[in-house]
Amino acid sequence: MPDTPPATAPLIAVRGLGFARNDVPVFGPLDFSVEAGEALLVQGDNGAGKTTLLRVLAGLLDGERGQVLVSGVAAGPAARAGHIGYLGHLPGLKADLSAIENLAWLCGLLGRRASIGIEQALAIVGLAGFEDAPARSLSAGQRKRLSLARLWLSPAPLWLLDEPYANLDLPGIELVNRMVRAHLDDGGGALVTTHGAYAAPPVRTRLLRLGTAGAPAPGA
Ligand SMILES: Nc1ncnc2c1ncn2[C@@H]1O[C@H](COP(=O)(O)OP(=O)(O)OP(=O)(O)O)[C@@H](O)[C@H]1O
Repeated sequence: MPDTPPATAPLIAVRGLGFARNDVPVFGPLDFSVEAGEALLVQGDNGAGKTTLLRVLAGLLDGERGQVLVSGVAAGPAARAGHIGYLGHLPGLKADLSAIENLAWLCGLLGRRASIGIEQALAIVGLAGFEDAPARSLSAGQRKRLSLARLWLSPAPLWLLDEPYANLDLPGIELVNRMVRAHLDDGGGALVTTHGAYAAPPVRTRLLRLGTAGAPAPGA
């Protein structure tokens, strides 16, 4: 019988997912899923493994244990790349390229939604007028906004957002919240790391708490 995923399969589900460095566990084993239309808040103290978890899911770190299913189908790191839009600490921009050139380059690499243009995305994140500015000349918050434009252009249904509010002013925080809400309304999902010090996006959320060294926190 063909291995047909159920129509309601979560965007991503992990079973016994773990990661270790030099045999020292960083997190896991973890079991969780993210449905279309919801966000999973990944909380934990400094060093708990939040960034590592997102980087493993994004396929940026080798050596994961356990199973990752994308829309009900087991998917290794390479197979899930096109399904995931990743917003990390490092913006992944080329310093000498302009804002527009960076987005064109990233869209060429990672694909783009047909319904939106690059200049439109720049305007949405508040960077109209900075189209030709080299990334190196942008402030940390403006670079974050440029990365948000890239995310907005991404066709990927699952967003992995590592401390998306960092470096942003209040309008930037509201921009992230609007983007996440629109993405979820459109059938997407998101994992969002936070220390709990920032407001969470005002969307349907579930909580995953990571303890120190990745162990589940007491009472989680
Ligand atoms: N490149 C690396 N090489 C070795 N160890 C690392 C590396 N990156 C992170 N670690 C270690 O892995 C553990 C988890 O780090 P991680 O960055 O995932 O935590 P975090 O929960 O995102 O922390 P923070 O809230 O400070 O951003 C920490 O003990 C950290 O020291």
